[in-house]
Amino acid sequence: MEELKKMVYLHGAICESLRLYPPVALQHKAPVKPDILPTGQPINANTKTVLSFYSMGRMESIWGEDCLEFKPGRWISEGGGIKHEQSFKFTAFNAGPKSCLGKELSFIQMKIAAAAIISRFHINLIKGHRVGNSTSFCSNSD
Ligand code: HEM
Repeated sequence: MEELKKMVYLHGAICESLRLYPPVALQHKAPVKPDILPTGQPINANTKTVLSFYSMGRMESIWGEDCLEFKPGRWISEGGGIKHEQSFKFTAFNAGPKSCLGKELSFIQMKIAAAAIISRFHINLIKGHRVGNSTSFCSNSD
């Protein structure tokens, strides 16, 4: 566990992967009674609001001009430690009372899996191979 905490760059690489390719790409919520959204927009009971975590992870207004670039360094503080972003900005695990209960555990699992693979195999990119995701709403050609 202590070793995992020192893997700052790997932490950044995982956060970048989750920012650009969130496993839960879309989410929806509906109020049980009429409510008002933070924008001031009234919303009726049982009206679904769709949240696109996929889009939010790629918005220039949220992540800056380099929002489409894979940059693990954006998660590293000036002092070389992990830079934490608030969950309403980094939404892969959602935010607020219904956010993911397994967030911390999932980081431990992902770091263990990555460390086990990286320490045992030499990994090379196949030239020209495009890495993409495949979900219900976007294709591999992304
Ligand atoms: C990369 C890995 C993971 C991602 C991206 C992820 C993402 C999410 C998201 C977006 C939600 C919110 C769903 C909603 O708004 O209704 C959620 C909920 C939840 N997650 Fe995860 N999750 C991950 C791993 C895990 C793991 C490993 C566990 C358990 C060990 C876990 C347990 C839960 C539970 C229990 C909830 C429901 C929380 C509630 O409804 O109050 N997740 N997760």
